[in-house]
Amino acid sequence: MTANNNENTGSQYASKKPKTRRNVHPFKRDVRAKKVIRFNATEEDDHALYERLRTGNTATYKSLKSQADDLLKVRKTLPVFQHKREIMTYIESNPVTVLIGETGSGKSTQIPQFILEQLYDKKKHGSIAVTQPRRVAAINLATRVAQEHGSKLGDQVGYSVRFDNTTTARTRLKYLTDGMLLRELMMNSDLKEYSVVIIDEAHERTVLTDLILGFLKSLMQGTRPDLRIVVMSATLQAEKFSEFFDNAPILFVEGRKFDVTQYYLKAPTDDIVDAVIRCCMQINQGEQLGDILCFLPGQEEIDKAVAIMEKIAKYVSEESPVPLIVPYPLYAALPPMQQALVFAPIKGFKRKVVFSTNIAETSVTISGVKFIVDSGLRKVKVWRHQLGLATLLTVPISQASAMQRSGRAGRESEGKSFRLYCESDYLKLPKQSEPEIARSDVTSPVLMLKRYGIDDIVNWTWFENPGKEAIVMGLQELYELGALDNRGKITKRGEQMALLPLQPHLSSVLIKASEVGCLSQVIDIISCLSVENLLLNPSPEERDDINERRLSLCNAGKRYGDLIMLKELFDIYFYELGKSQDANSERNDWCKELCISLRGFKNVVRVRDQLRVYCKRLFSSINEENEETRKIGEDSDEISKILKCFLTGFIKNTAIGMPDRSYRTVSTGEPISVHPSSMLFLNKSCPGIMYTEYVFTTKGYARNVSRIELSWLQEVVTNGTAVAKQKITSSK
Ligand SMILES: Nc1ncnc2c1ncn2[C@@H]1O[C@H](COP(=O)(O)OP(=O)(O)OP(=O)(O)O)[C@@H](O)[C@H]1O
Repeated sequence: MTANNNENTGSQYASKKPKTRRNVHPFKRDVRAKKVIRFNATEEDDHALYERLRTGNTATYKSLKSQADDLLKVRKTLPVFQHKREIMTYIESNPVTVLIGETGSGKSTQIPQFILEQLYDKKKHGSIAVTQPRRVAAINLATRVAQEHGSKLGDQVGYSVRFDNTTTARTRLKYLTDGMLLRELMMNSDLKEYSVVIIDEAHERTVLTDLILGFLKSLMQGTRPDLRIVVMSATLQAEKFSEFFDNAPILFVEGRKFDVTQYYLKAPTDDIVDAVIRCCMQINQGEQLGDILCFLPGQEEIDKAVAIMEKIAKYVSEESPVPLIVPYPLYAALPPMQQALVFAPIKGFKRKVVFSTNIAETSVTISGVKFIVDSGLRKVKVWRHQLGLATLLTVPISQASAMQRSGRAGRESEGKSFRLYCESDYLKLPKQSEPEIARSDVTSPVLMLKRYGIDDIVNWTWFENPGKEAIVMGLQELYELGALDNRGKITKRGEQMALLPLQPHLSSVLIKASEVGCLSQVIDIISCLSVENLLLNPSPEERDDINERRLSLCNAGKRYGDLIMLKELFDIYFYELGKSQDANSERNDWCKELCISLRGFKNVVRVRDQLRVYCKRLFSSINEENEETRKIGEDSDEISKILKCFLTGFIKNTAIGMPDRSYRTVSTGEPISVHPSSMLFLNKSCPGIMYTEYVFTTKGYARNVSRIELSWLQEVVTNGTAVAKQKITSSK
C-alpha cells in the first residue's frame, strides 16, 4: 500500500476489484415445485411506515420522529426496501418463505419492520420474533431498528438476550438470541405470543438455530399451523432450508449498496497478530479517514493486538501527521458495556480500530467502518464424544465467512477489505463452515427435546441429525446427571435443569445446592464462572506480586482452589467493599491492585441477581439468610458441602493424584496438568482434583481447579456414581 489516499497500489497486496454488478444472478430456478424469484426492478416507495410513525410514540415524539425521518431516507435506498411489496406478498401467502440477500441488502433491519407494519395495518395480533445467533447482533439490530422505527428501545422494538431483556408488554418486534427463543419454547411450547418468527443468519448453522428450525417445523405440523416463518440467509445455499420446509419458495434479493474492493497477500504470513498490526498501520498512513475492523481468531490474539497497538499508536502519530489510532477489543466475554463502546462514534482526527472475533461477522454494523482486515482464522470448540471433552482449535474460515467479514465494510460508503492470505488459498477454503451440530456436545439440545416431550430423539425432525453416537452420549450424560430416569424419561430434576439459563452441568450443581442448603454461596460462584475473564492475566512483570496479593486474601482458596477463591473475592467485593460510603472508588482501586476486571464483577452481580430470580421461581425458597451466613468462611464442612455440589455436575471432570504428583483423569486415565492460572498450580498435595474447564494446547490442562477428597467421589449421589466408583477402585 502507498500513501496515496484512495488507491491501494502497494506491492504486498494484490487487488481484486469487484466486477460490475449483474442483474441476472447465477442462482438457478429449480424445476421441482420451488420458486426462485429474482428482484431487479425498482418499485415506488411506500409511505405507510412514514404515516404510521406520525401517529406513533408521542412522549419524545419530535426527536424520535425526526431521527426516524432522516433514517427513512437511508432505508429507502436499501435493495430490500425497493422490493417491499413483492416480498410481503410472498411472506403473506406462504407459511414459510426463505429469503436470501447479500450482506448489507437490508434483510435484518427492514424485513421485520415490513411485517410489523403489516400487523399494524391489518390490525392483527401477535408479535414478531427475530432470532440472531449472537447477542451483540441482537442488541445492535434492536437499537438501530428502534431508531428507524421512531420509538424508544423497549417500546415497540426491543431485545432479549441471556441476562438482559429490554422488552415490555408493548413490544411487538423482538430481536432475541436463538437460545432465548428456545427458552421461551420450553416455557410456552406453542410460542403463542408470536404470529411470525424470523430466523436470521440461518446459514451460520449454529446448533441452536438448527434446533429452532426443527421445533418450528413440528409446531407448524402440530398446534401452530397459522405460524408464519421467514428463514433469512446471506448465502445461496438455501435449497436445504426450502426442502426442509416442503419446498418453500426462495426469494433472492440482489445487490447491496456499496462495493467493497478485496486485497489479498501475495505471500502467506505466519505471525497473524503482527500482520494485522502492520496492515492497520499501513491503512492509517495510506488511506482516507475511516475506521478499521480486524478479525482475529480469539481473545488471546485480540488482547495481544490491543496491547501492541496501544503502545505504538501514540508514538506513530507524534512522528507523522496521521490519525491517532484508538484500539478496541470486541469478543463475547467482554462485559456488555465495554462491547457497547465499540459502537460509539469517535470524534477528532482519530481512527477507531476494532479487533474482533467472529462475533462481529454477521448482522452487525459498526458505523464508520470502511476497512476490514481479515486474518482468515477463527476458533472453534470441537467436542470429542468418546472423551466427553471440548477442545478449542484455531481453523481457517469458510468463503462464506470471508464474504460476511468483508461485508462489514461498505455499509455506509464504499469499502476495502484486506485479506491476510493469498487469493489461491481463499479459493481452497470450503464454501460454507460445517454445521456446528456436527462437532458439538448435544447434551443441552437433547435435554430441551426431552423437556419438550420428545421421546424418540434419534428420529426427531432434526434439521441436521447429529448422529446416533452423539445423541446416545448426550442421553447417557443426562442420565448420569439425574435428568433422565432409566427409561429415558425426564425427571423432575431434569425439568428444572431445562428451565435454568445454564448448561446442564451447572444447572445440576445449582439444584443440588438448593437441596443441601448452600444455594446462595453456589449462585455466587456460578455467577463468577459465567463471566469470562473476571480475573485478568497480569503482565509477566507483575505476575508474582499479584498472585501473592490474591493468595494473601484467599485463605480457603489457597487450600481448596479456584471455586472457593472466587467466592472469597466475591465476598470482599460485594459485602465488604460495598458497605463503605465510597464503595465505587474503593472497589475500583481494589480491582486494579488485584488485576481483576471491575466491569467483570459488575456483570457477576447482574448475573447473580438474575439467577436468584430464576431460583426463587424454581425452588420454593431461596434461603434469605443474613449476610454473614452467605459469606464463605474457612469452615471445612461448609466448603466440602459446596464442592460436593459441584462434583454432582462435574464428576467426569475429575482426576486423581498419582504418587509422582501428576494427575490422571478418572474417566479415561489420561494425564492432565493443573493450569498455571490456578490457585492450585503449585499445590502438589491434593488427593484429587475437580475442574470445570479443560483446555488442550501442548498438553491437557485443567482450569478452575478445586481440591477434592477421593471419598467424595463415592459419596456423590448421581446415576453415574457406579462408574466413578469402579474407576477409582481400579486406579488405586
Ligand atoms: N447500527 C447501525 N448503524 C448504522 N447503520 C446501520 C446500522 N444497522 C444497519 N445500518 C444500515 O442498514 C444497512 C442494512 O443493514 P442490515 O443489517 O439490515 O443488512 P443485512 O442485509 O441484514 O446484512 P447482514 O446480514 O450483512 O447484516 C447497513 O448496510 C447500514 O447501511
